[in-house]
Amino acid sequence: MTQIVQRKIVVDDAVPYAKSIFASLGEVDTLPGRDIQREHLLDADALIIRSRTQVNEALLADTAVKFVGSTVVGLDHIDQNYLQDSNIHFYSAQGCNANSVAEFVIHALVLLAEEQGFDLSQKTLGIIGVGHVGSRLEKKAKALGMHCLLNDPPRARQENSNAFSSLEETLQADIISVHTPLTFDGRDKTHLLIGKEQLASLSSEQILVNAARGGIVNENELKNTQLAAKIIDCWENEPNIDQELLQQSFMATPHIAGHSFEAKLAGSTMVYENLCHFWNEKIDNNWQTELPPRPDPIEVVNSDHWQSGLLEVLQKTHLIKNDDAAIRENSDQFERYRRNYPIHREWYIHGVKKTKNQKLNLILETLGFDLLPVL
Ligand SMILES: NC(=O)C1=CN([C@@H]2O[C@H](COP(=O)(O)OP(=O)(O)OC[C@H]3O[C@@H](n4cnc5c(N)ncnc54)[C@H](O)[C@@H]3O)[C@@H](O)[C@H]2O)C=CC1
Ligand SMILES: O=C(O)C(=O)[C@H](O)COP(=O)(O)O
Repeated sequence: MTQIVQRKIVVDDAVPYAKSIFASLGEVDTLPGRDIQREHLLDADALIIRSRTQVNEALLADTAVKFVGSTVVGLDHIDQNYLQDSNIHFYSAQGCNANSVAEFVIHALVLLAEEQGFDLSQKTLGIIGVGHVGSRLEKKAKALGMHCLLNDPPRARQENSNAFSSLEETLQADIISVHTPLTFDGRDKTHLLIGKEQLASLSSEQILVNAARGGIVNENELKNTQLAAKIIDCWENEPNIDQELLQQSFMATPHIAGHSFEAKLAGSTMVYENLCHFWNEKIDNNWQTELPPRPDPIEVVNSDHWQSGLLEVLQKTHLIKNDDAAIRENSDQFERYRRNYPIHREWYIHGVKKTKNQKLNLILETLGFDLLPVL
C-alpha cells in the first residue's frame, strides 16, 4: 500500500485564491504575512509569501520547510544565502507585477499633467532601473510621445550598450522614476542612491516618482527638496510613513503600485507552477473558473484632446486618487487598505470603444487596451 504524502503549505492570506490554487497540493493554512512565525512552520513543507514576511534563519531553523515561494518581486525581505546554505528551494515570481507598476506610474503622471496643465509628450522621463518594470514603463511613456533617458549600470556593463545614460544625466529629466531593487552592498547598491547630492541637483520644476522601495531615496533630504511634484508609493519604515512627506506629495499611496488583480494572480500562479514542478505534481488550473468576468467596455465622453481623453479612460479603469485618499485622511489605514485592496484590472483586460480622435485611439491600443469598433 503506497503511503499518500499529505503535505502542508503555509500561505500569506494576501495571496489571492490561495486555498483554491494550492489545495491540489496539500493542506493549506493561511495567515497574515506579518503574523507568520516559526511555530506555524514546524511541520510545513512549503511557505508561500508576499513582501510582509521576513524569510531568514529565525523563521525557518529546524522547521520542515523545503520550499519557499515569493509571489512578489522584491527580494529585500529574503535571506537568500540562508536558504541556499540550508538547501531550501527558493522561487520568486520575478516580473509578475511589472505591468501593474508601469500602469500606475503612467496613470499618476497623466493625472498630474492634467491637473498642472502640461503635455506629457513634451516631457523627458528618466528611468532609473530598466528591468521588468522600467522597460515596460519606457514603452508606455514612448506611446505618449515622451523621450526617455535610461539609467541601469548593471545592464549597461553587461550589454556593453550606449543606450544608457549616467545617473547624473538621467536626473536632468523633467520626470524621474525609480525602479531598482533596494540593495545595501556591491558597486550598484541602491540604498540612498538618490541622496542629498542628487536631490540638490534637481530643480523645482522636476517631478520624482518612487514606486520601487523606500530607502532608495533619502526621505529626510527629499522633504527639504522643492519639486513640482512628488509621487510616492514606497516609503521608508512602512507602514509608519513620514507624515510631512505624505502631505508634501502630489500622490501618496500605500505601496499598491503592483497590486492589480492580474499582478497578484500572476504571482500566485507562477509560484504554484514552480511548486508543482518541485514536487513533480500535475498542474491543476480548475480554480480559474472562479475568476471575475471582464469589465464592461469603456466609452469615452470627451476625446477632443488625447491626454484628457486618456485620463478619462484610465480613471474608468481605476480611481487612483482613492489609493491616495485612503492614507491621506488616516495613515493608520496603510496596512488595512493594502490587505483589502479593491480589485482593479490591468488595461489589456479593458475594451474601449473607438473614439473620433485617431491619436488617442493609437495611444490606447499601444498601451494595451482592446480597441472596439463602434457598432
Ligand atoms: N511598488 C510596488 O508595488 C512594486 C515595487 N517593486 C520594486 O521595484 C523593483 C524593480 O522591479 P523589477 O523591474 O521587476 O525588477 P528587475 O530586477 O527586473 O529590474 C531592476 C533593474 O534595476 C537595475 N539596477 C540594479 N541596481 C541599479 C542601480 N544602482 N542603478 C540603476 N539600475 C540598477 C537592474 O540591473 C535591473 O535591470 C523591485 O526590486 C521592487 O523592489 C516591484 C514591483 C511592485
Ligand atoms: O513585488 C514587490 O516587490 C512589491 O512591492 C509588491 O507590490 C509587494 O506586495 P505586498 O506583499 O506588499 O502585497
